[in-house]
Amino acid sequence: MSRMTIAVPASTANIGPGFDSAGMAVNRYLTLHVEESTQWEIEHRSVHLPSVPPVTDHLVYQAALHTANAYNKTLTPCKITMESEIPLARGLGSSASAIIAGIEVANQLCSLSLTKADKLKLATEMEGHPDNVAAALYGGFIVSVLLPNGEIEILQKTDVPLDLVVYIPTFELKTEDARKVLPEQFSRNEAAAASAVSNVMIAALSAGDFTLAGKMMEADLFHEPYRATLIPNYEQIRQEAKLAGAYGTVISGAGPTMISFAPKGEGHKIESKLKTTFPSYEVQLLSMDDVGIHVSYISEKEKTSK
Ligand SMILES: Nc1ncnc2c1ncn2[C@@H]1O[C@H](COP(=O)(O)OP(=O)(O)OP(=O)(O)O)[C@@H](O)[C@H]1O
Ligand SMILES: N[C@@H](CCO)C(=O)O
Repeated sequence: MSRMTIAVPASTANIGPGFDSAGMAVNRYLTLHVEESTQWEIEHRSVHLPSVPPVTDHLVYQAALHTANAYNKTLTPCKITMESEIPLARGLGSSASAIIAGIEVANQLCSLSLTKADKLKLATEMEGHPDNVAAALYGGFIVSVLLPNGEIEILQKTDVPLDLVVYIPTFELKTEDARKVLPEQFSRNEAAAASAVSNVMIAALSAGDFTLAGKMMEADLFHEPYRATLIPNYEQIRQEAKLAGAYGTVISGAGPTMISFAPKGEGHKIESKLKTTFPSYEVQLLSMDDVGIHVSYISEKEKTSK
C-alpha cells in the first residue's frame, strides 16, 4: 500500500419495523486518506467528527486492531486524515461507517484479502447488529440476520426507485441511550404482531409496492412507539411529510433523525415544504448508495506526477 482513500456511505437502519435487520446505504460519506507512516496519527478535518481522542480510543483504530487481532497480525502504523458528511449520533450510522473504515484499514495494512462476508462478521461483532454495517459495506437496501450460531445472512436489493428526505435535529442521541427505552421482552402475541408488520413491509419494499411499504413502516411495534417520545415533532413530521407526498416516515436508526421514503423525483417537494415548517431541523434530500465502501489507490508514480 502506498496511499489510499476509503469512502464509506452513511446508512439508515430499521426502516420502521425491520428492527436491527433492515438497512439502506445513503449518499453521505466518511472519507479516510491513509498513508504509511512511522507512527499512528489520526487527523479530523470536518465539523461532523468528534474531537480527536487518543489514537487507541479512536473507533477507527479499534476496528482496525480488532481485525488485525482476529487474524493474528500486527498493525503497522499509518497516518489517517478523515473527513465526514455524516452527523454523529443522529441515526445515520456514523459508528458503522467508522467501523467499516477501520476494518478496511487493517485489511489493507495487513494484506488480509478479506471478503465482504469476513468484514461483515467483524463489523457485526463490534456494532452488535448487522443492519447499518451491512448497508455501509454492500450498499443498497439490505436485509440481514445474525443467527444464534453467529452466522450472518443478507439479501441485497439495488436500484430501488425512492427518494429519501431526512430531518436532522440539532441534538445527539446515542444509540446506547435510545436502546435503553425499549422493552427487554415481548410476549408471543406482541412478537408475532410486530413480526407480521415487518414481514409485510419487507415484502412490499422488495415487490415495489411502496404505498403498502410506507403504511407498514409507520405501523412498527418493535421500537418506534417507545422512541417517539425522545423526538420532538415526531407526529407532526410524519403528518406533514405524508401531506407533501411521502409514502412513509420513520425514525432513522436509533434516532433522533427521521427519514421519509418518497416517490423518485418527488423528494425535493417534501424537502422544501418541511424546511419551511421545521426550520430548526436540517432537512436534506438524499438518495440510496448502491455501491457501499469504495477504496481507491494513489501509487507512488501518480503521487510524484501530481
Ligand atoms: N468517524 C468517526 N470517528 C470516530 N468515532 C466515531 C466516528 N463516527 C462515530 N463515532 C463514534 O460513534 C458515536 C456515535 O455512535 P452511535 O451508534 O451512538 O450513533 P450513530 O452510529 O451515528 O447512529 P445510529 O447507529 O443510530 O445510526 C460517536 O459519538 C463517536 O464516539
Ligand atoms: N438497529 C439499531 C440501529 C442503531 O444502531 C437500533 O435501532 O438501535
